[in-house]
Amino acid sequence: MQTGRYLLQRARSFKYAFQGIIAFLRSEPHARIHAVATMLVAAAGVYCGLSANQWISILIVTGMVWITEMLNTVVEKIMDHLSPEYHPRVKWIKDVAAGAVLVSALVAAITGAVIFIPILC
Ligand SMILES: Nc1ncnc2c1ncn2[C@@H]1O[C@H](COP(=O)(O)OP(=O)(O)OP(=O)(O)O)[C@@H](O)[C@H]1O
Repeated sequence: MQTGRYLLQRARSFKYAFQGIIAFLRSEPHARIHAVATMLVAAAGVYCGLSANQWISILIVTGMVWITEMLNTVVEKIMDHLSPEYHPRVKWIKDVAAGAVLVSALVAAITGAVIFIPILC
């Protein structure tokens, strides 16, 4: 009985997490751009016949970009809710969160270049 309730609760948590991903994709134009970019990179990876290690690298950096973008969006929404007026501390928080996205995007771009440029050139 306890196990059944535990599994039901876990299934609900998965459902809420999937609802979160759908909400992110629906409400954020950035998310749709990431989705298109992810599909293009996956198609290029299949076309170029990447090795397992190359796929793992692409998966890790792609996941990093998605995760930082989602958390940055969450930070923005929290701050807009808690403090809609201009505040230097809010600027610091939002800028640092945006910086995390930039770091992950740069790492992803460099990784993509290291993998794809030798294959395509
Ligand atoms: N309440 C605020 N107080 C101080 N600075 C703010 C505030 N809101 C936004 N900013 C500044 O504006 C920048 C952009 O914030 P915003 O929330 O519009 O993010 P965005 O990335 O442009 O959002 P979106 O995802 O809607 O494109 C922040 O990085 C910060 O420098």
